[in-house]
Amino acid sequence: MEILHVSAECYPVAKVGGLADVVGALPKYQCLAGHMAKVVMPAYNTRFFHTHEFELVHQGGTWLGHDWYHVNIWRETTNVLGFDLYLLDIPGLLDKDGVYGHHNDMQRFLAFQVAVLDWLNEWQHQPDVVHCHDHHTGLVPFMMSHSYKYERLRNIATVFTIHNAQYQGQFGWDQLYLLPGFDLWKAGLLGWDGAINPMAAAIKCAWRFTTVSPNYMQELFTSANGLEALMNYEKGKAAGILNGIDTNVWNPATDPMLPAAYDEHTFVKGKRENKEQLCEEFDLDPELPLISFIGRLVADKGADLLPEIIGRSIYEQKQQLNFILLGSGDPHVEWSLQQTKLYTGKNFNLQFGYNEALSHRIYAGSDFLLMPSRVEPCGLNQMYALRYGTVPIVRSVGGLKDTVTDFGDPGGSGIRFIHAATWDACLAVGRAVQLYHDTARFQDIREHGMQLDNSWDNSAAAYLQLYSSIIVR
Ligand SMILES: Nc1ncnc2c1ncn2[C@@H]1O[C@H](COP(=O)(O)OP(=O)(O)O[C@H]2O[C@H](CO)[C@@H](O)[C@H](O)[C@H]2O)[C@@H](O)[C@H]1O
Repeated sequence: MEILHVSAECYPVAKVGGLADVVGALPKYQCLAGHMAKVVMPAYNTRFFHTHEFELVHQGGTWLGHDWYHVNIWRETTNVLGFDLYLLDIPGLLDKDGVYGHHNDMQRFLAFQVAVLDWLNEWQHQPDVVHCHDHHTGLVPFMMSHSYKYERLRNIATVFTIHNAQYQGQFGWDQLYLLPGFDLWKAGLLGWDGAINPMAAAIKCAWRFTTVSPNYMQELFTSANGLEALMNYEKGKAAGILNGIDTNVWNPATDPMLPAAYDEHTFVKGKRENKEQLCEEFDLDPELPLISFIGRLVADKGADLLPEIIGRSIYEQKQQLNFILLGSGDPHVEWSLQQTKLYTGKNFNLQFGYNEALSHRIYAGSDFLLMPSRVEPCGLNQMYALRYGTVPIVRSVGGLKDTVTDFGDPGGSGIRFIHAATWDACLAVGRAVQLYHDTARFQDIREHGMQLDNSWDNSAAAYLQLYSSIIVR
């Protein structure tokens, strides 16, 4: 089977969050299973683009409304990622620093999608499946089915994966003229709630759509940021497939970013060494239990609760507990965390910003990882934590419910709490501190977590099965 993944992010080329991790790993495992998976993404101005070898495989141009843009497509020549990577360059539009946050993001990602299809339209061999990820690529299934100029692409199966339904990419109907021509009576397929909504359009037009965990799919039928009715209407095309993690990248025994390597036989000593170095770096006492948070500082991740959870837990545990935080996002949350640091001095330290290497050191050096998410479509951090012998403390929501069982239950690997509220998170932190002091049990649970199989093998097979059920032979 030949699969073309279309995405705005892919690790290690450009990463903002978990979308990149998935698109950097799933195609690799599909190739290992004997299929041909490729990724096409925008050529941002990234280090990866400048430090790897590329050949120009396509030159052309694309119309976006009345504007004409040159398009170059570059293929990475060394297969360093384990699959064919294509970077689509639109000078002046896509070749910017940073993935999102530009004033013309809507035009940038629309031009990207149109240019991908113009290119695909010229392939002699067509792929069996075009797999689109999140709203930045959500108009692809509509255009493949209904734009006059992509008539050739009608029989290629389309799959759309919802990584996060909170972000839908809506824009006004006044921008409709930017899309390549189609029968106007079909315009309703693009819309939802008074606007063009790329995520809704993808749910309507893709041959199948998936979420990144089964439990999140169930949640979306009742709570989908306005798309609930549509989700229920299109239920027949839905599948929840749990993400995996790239166990080659995320392996404490071989991770080059760690000061000390370890595996499930040597984790007590190995984690101890990592913790000591991390605590030295963050000026914390390594004898105390260490709880960390890594992620985007936004309400969906429960980041606004963190200042109170951290302050109150340190008080309740009589300062016998440390926290480390790595992340960036909402300036109010950042400000409040800084205020928290002022009065929790020796028990809490933080670093704002994005730092991949530090995130690995934190997964390895922490005892627990806290995720008080309000919404969590899958969550990768808890699976990285488990793999690194760090016990996840998670709110029972979305994919966290599918991947973490409470240690009070048989086969438990973490700590779960129910409410996205400070008091409940603090109770969970209290249980974590107790567990930390029950050394034998703590070790058993960490060892068990490290042995869990969250690799991509099962999930990659589930996607392949889904493709097989729809492709036209
Ligand atoms: N400041 C920082 N420095 C370094 N690394 C950082 C960082 N902030 C975050 N990260 C890293 O970014 C990734 C975040 O993964 P999540 O699963 O939490 O992603 P996110 O919510 O972005 O993605 C969405 O898509 C993914 C993939 O489908 C779903 O798992 C998830 O639930 C959904 O919200 C992890 O690799 C984490 O280590």
